[in-house]
Amino acid sequence: MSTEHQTDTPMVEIRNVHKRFGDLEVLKGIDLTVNRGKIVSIIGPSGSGKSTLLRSVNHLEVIDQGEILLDGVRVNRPDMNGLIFERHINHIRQNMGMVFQHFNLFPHLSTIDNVTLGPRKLKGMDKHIARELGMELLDRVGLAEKAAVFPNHLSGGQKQRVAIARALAMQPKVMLFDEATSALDPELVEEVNRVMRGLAEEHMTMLIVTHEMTFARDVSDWAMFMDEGVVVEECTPEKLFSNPDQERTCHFLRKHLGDNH
Ligand SMILES: Nc1ncnc2c1ncn2[C@@H]1O[C@H](COP(=O)(O)OP(=O)(O)OP(=O)(O)O)[C@@H](O)[C@H]1O
Repeated sequence: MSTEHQTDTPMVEIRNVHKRFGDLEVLKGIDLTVNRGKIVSIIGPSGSGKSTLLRSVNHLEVIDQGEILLDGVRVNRPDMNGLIFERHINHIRQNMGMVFQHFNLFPHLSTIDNVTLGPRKLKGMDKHIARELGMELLDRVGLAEKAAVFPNHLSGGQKQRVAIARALAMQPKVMLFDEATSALDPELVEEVNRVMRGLAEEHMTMLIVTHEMTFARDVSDWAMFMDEGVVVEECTPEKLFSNPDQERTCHFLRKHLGDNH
């Protein structure tokens, strides 16, 4: 790892993480550290375990072995159960904003209500303060004028920007993006990437799973290439994209660089 990467404080630490689905071992001992304010991209072929890893970070997948820490606090706690664990994981999740490929907005709620629901229900934020915060965030993603609109009247790119605003409304310590632009028409990708770039400029800590190689190269401080559940290579994106050490990485990048751009 680069010196700069190491000297920062870890925000997300993934240590020797294993995960299997039945006979299929999807994660075979993954280690990764995302330092505060850094952007790390996870790239790799389909089925290599990228989404499973990201989902494990906020315990949407339960890992079999290893540990994951958020800002020094252990996420997986096999020693806890029932209500105690539920409270623990809810607290952890409040500090992680997750953006999925398929938006997952509540169709029966307006844009502003989608954004303010979390702070109101989970953090007990006053309705007016939540609305103020929600409007500020909608403005930040360029959608203030859509506050009263329902999700089915928004384009895919707009829905994804609302999803980002909704995640930010919890004022998370880290944002997790799982192929946030994969479901979008090509002409809508840039508006979402622009919002993500804005977050990067504000030093939001981000862990990004993406198939967009150019975006990963441009926005990340660190890039990790995964294949078949193992980390093949991790380094600065400049190094990974210009001079990958591994044949598997080379082959993948040759195939994908230049795609969809
Ligand atoms: N809930 C599940 N049950 C069983 N198998 C699963 C489950 N989730 C994922 N898998 C399998 O685990 C492997 C890794 O899946 P994962 O979605 O993590 O890969 P990925 O690298 O994100 O792929 P893609 O780029 O296509 O999204 C795949 O073989 C997938 O079929």
